[in-house]
Amino acid sequence: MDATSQPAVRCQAVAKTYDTGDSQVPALRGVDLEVHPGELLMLVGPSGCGKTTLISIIAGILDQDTGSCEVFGRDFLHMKDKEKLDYRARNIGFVFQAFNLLPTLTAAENVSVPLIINGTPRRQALQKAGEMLNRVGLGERGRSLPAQLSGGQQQRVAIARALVHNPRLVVCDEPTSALDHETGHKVMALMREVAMTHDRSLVIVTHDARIFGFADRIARMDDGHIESVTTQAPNARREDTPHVA
Ligand SMILES: Nc1ncnc2c1ncn2[C@@H]1O[C@H](COP(=O)(O)OP(=O)(O)OP(=O)(O)O)[C@@H](O)[C@H]1O
Repeated sequence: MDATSQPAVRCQAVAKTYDTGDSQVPALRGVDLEVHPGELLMLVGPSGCGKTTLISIIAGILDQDTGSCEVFGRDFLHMKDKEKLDYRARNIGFVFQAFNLLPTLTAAENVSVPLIINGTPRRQALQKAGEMLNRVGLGERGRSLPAQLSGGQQQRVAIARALVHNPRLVVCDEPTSALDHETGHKVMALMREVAMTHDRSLVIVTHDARIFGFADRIARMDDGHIESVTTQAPNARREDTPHVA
């Protein structure tokens, strides 16, 4: 298989059980899923069905117990810590459900972190961070600390941070949960535009039916499995996507 036909993500029989000490909580019971280059896949399903666990494994934040999960042909399970950090920093942008902004850094400094990890000089990183904040409508708030921003603004900072280093794969946990309808649509349009050029891919966990129209495919999960994957017809897709300059 050549690089262009290789899936961005390929999960095969991925299983994960949490050990809480008193009990074993099965979260994933054998997940098979592929994400193609250039597609936006949404992952939906009831609370507790395993969505966050699955995307954490895809993003290399959590190890699966069994099965394989390859991102651009590589499984994090077989990498040493340093290699894993480098691979993740170069290839993946992640938006956490709880945003996970560093509280003592300004918005611009938070957004610059992936660039600095990848070796971009600080000044240049801050300039790019400022440009990305502009694109999510927060150009004026670069010097604010997270605590000085609303929940929706913090979420947009987290999205800017996930996109700033132009990763090949962007993985997002509920990226529009704190945003109003219009801002949510603008942010989704930006994510499509930024993350999907040159065969980039997005995986988005969401309960937000208002953004389903942005998906190429929707994978429905239940009880640790993928129940179904549906492809959205192009004419049903993004019909309410606002124009983004
Ligand atoms: N750190 C953990 N320790 C123990 N159990 C956990 C842990 N994280 C998740 N679980 C359990 O694993 C299962 C899957 O959780 P997960 O967070 O992946 O689901 P989810 O579909 O993302 O839920 P939600 O939509 O509510 O965010 C649930 O039963 C959850 O209680």
